[in-house]
Amino acid sequence: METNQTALQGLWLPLVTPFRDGALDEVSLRRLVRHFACEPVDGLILGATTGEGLTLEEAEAERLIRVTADELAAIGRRLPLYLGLSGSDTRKGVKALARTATWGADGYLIACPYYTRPSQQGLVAHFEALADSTQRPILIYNIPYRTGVNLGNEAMLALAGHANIAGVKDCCADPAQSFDLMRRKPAGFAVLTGEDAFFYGALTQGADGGILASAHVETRAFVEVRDRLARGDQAGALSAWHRLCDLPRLLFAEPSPSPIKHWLWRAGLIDSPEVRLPMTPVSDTLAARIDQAVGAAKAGAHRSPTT
Ligand SMILES: O=C(O)C1=N[C@H](C(=O)O)C[C@H](O)C1
Repeated sequence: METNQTALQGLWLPLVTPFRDGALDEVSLRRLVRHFACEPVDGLILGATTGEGLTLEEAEAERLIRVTADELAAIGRRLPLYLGLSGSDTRKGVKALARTATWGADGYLIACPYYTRPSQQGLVAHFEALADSTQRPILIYNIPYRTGVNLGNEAMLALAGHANIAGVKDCCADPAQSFDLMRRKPAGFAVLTGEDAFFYGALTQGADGGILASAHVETRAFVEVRDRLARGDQAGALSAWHRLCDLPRLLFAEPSPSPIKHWLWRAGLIDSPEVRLPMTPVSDTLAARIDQAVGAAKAGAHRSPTT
């Protein structure tokens, strides 16, 4: 087995899954993919939290990957595509990896098993079994406030030694744990933050990038923060971040991805803001705030640089 793949880095987008009248909306999906293929993103994650992966039928998830890959190929853009796969049964996870192997995903984003709260030893054995069963890289998704279990740094660093474990999407919600991991992570093991509001702070502490739902909006501004920091322009990065940091608050004011879908709908990128239950549409109050922000963004885009 080869050792760790090329390290993941940069800005990854956990793409929303457009729905219309209860079904996967392939027209909107193709439009979204064409739009983001022209943006400086480093990879796409399909069927993750933002992509409402837990509500997708297997045939829909396959279609999601295939249509996205097809659209990217049609416009000649090569972008890594990861598929969100989660569950709490190791054996079922191994079978899901086998069933999805030919779909065209370049790797997987896999959350810690939720609800059952296994030990650290159990978590390590779970991810080792998954990683042993696939040729593709796995990005661990550590998000204790959703799964009910925290993969600690000792267990994480043990898993980092596995050739197929490429990194972590870090949402551990404990800055001390995140910073300690960023300090100790081995070469080739990526730490990508999944906390939109923490993007600037994570990069300054050594994160390799972020997987940020908010980057559906103002994609280039998120990239600017990272590029400025990479060039050593800390003051410029901080002022770019200060212009941006209210956006995640707006887009996470109600359960995600409803606010993001509402924004993308109003911006004309998807044909419906539909989400699947148990997610519900945004409230009228938040819809009005988003509509106003979309209007302001459009007005800003149309203004000439001198006005
Ligand atoms: O889609 C994801 O994966 C993301 N998950 C985070 C979450 O679970 O809250 C947020 C992040 O912006 C994207």
